[in-house]
Amino acid sequence: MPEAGSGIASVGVIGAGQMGNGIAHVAALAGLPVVLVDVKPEALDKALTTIRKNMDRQVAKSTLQAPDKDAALARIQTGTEMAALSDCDIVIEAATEREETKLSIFKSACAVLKEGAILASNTSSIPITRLAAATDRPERFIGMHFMNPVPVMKLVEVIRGIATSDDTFVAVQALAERMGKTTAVAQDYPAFIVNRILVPMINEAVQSLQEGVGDIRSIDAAMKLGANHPMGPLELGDFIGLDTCLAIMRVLHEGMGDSKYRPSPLLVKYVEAGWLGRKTGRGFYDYTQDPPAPTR
Ligand SMILES: CC(=O)CC(=O)SCCNC(=O)CCNC(=O)[C@H](O)C(C)(C)COP(=O)(O)OP(=O)(O)OC[C@H]1O[C@@H](n2cnc3c(N)ncnc32)[C@H](O)[C@@H]1OP(=O)(O)O
Ligand SMILES: NC(=O)C1=CN([C@@H]2O[C@H](COP(=O)(O)OP(=O)(O)OC[C@H]3O[C@@H](n4cnc5c(N)ncnc54)[C@H](OP(=O)(O)O)[C@@H]3O)[C@@H](O)[C@H]2O)C=CC1
Repeated sequence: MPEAGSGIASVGVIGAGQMGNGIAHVAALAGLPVVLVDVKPEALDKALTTIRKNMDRQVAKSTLQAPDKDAALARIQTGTEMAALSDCDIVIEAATEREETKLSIFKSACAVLKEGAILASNTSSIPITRLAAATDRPERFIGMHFMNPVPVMKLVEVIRGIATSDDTFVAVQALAERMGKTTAVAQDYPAFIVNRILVPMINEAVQSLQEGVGDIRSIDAAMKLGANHPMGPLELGDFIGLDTCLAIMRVLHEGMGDSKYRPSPLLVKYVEAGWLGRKTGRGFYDYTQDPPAPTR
């Protein structure tokens, strides 16, 4: 079992999507061996291509030296079987924001993890205590919530479940710092801090679009130029993934029992259409065009 604050020497990541590849990227750059696992080999290939591209970008900007990039890439192994995670001191789950998916992953991961290994979830919204209770290690289970894009964003939210031990909490905070991040501690309420505040804003932007308060360009321009946000809320929803935004709104709606968190019907419609944002090439913008064009 890792000693408090010091002992994490290897990292596993489950889910090779946009968050999983970013977490593997920053862990490898922090000098840690990384095992990245996904059910689909093609997701792993895509993740490695993305990591290489993002590290090349850092080399081009002289924030990373080419030999350090090569060494970091060499520290990343991939696999499609959970057994590949059996030596990791911590495993960070970053699979799709669906509770059943995560619970089934934890079941198969716990069967192969070392007894003392920490299990962390990068969930955007699902209560950590509930996820932890479905594992064999609630005291070594924790929320470790990175922000997108992981190599750029400085924050990691750390969320303790009711049973999370002090050793686990200290070890995970130290790991986040080793990865170059600043932590904010959030209590275990639906969607924690960042998404409790951010995602209802995105939902409200979609509702404003549905009601015709503004069109896509106006809504995004208004918030970029009028509130100094780096991306407009619809552009940001596309960037996060509209499926993830909807999943977070549903957790908030159910968990808080308050109609103010009702997902916008237009958001539901986009997700039902499979228009999930950048990752599917179409959301509120069409990314097959350069520059991306509004879809309404
Ligand atoms: C949903 C959740 O659970 C929680 C969340 O993550 S919520 C989402 C949180 N994230 C945000 O709110 C992001 C808001 N957007 C931004 O901050 C910016 O638009 C952005 C950083 C993504 C891009 O910034 P930009 O100025 O438009 O682009 P650009 O100048 O090309 O890039 C800025 C830097 O980010 C890097 N970068 C941009 N996109 C990147 C990516 N996908 N991966 C890695 N690095 C990236 C660039 O290399 C550049 O690095 P330097 O500062 O070292 O030069
Ligand atoms: N997007 C964001 O801005 C942020 C997201 N998060 C959270 O991070 C997590 C991942 O999100 P994100 O990276 O955006 O999602 P993506 O959809 O980009 O990636 C999810 C990945 O998990 C894979 N996956 C699904 N089921 C399994 C499984 N059983 N075993 C292994 N891999 C599996 C998916 O494969 P397939 O494609 O085959 O389904 C996909 O490759 C979610 O919990 C999300 O809420 C946290 C912070 C920010």
